[in-house]
Amino acid sequence: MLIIRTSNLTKEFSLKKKKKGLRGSIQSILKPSYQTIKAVKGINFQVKQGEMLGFIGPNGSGKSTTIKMLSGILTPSEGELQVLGTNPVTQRRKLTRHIGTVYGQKSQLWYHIPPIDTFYLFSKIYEIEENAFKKQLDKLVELFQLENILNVAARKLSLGQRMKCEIAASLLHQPKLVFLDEPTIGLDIIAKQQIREALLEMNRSEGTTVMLTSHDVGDIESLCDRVIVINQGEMVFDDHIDQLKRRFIHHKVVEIGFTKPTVVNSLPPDVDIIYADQMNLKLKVKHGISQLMEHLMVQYSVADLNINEPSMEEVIRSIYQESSQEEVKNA
Ligand SMILES: Nc1ncnc2c1ncn2[C@@H]1O[C@H](COP(=O)(O)OP(=O)(O)OP(=O)(O)O)[C@@H](O)[C@H]1O
Repeated sequence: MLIIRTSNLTKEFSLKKKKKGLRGSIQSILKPSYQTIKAVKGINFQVKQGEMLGFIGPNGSGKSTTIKMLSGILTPSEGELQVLGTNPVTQRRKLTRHIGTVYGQKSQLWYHIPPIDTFYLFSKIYEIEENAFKKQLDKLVELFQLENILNVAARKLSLGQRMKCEIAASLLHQPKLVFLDEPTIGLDIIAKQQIREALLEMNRSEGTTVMLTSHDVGDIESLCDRVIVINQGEMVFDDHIDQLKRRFIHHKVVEIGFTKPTVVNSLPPDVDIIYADQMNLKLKVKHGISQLMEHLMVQYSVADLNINEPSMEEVIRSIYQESSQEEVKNA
């Protein structure tokens, strides 16, 4: 079953050009001129029920704008979209009952009251039947380990505690689809891990579909099978996470340990040194791994040799670097 379907989804923003100085400011008021920003440029994708989709890209690439269109907050400039069988623009109220949204930078908890009170308020807003609410609340309290913080005013919670409550709040009405925009930003590794495990469990037990944007590679690797990469408003990748490495990375990482202090002074072409000390060498190798191994074995006294795929972090860094170089070229 398809949960999200977009066709040529486009969003343009019109921004008032601001001229410099006092005269410029007055001119901008009297005779404003505008520039158009194409934040999302005709993207097409579909999401099936139960998928956990990573939606990634550099800053300003159009992730939040896309999510805001999918959740009915922004109206597309062009194109079509359907979320849970509804049109988010014209049927926003209906859609809201079945989606959850979390924006890492924006809180939906009432600042001065404890999360439990916010949860009860949400149960009224979403008109959740009392027994169903209590059952779901118990489940979420256990999953996100909220027992000790339910009655503490939101303003007194740590960032990690608050974020766990934010996500729990978004799941109270058992939404079929959850949009998570940077849910682990600024959290320590323990809080991140708890959130990831709880989300996986919600996906397993309730089939909740998740669309996640995150700059944290660990989130993407541990939660998502499929990844969409968006760059300057365009989709540049949509496939299984393993394919991401194949498509964007064209090298291997070779780590060598020596039996005695060694200075390496000659290496084949297409080999770059990532790290070197007297006992260890780490290399980035584009081609000719077997020639390199032969060269090292003959020339040096090698104790240990490992050939690794680059980390997902490196993959994403290389995609983002590529995009910022293009930006400079296009400027
Ligand atoms: N309300 C708005 N008015 C004008 N321009 C906007 C508006 N919202 C977003 N933009 C522009 O649209 C582009 C895409 O922004 P968006 O917030 O979707 O990016 P993002 O991928 O979510 O970035 P980040 O990772 O930094 O959150 C940017 O150039 C941004 O400046």
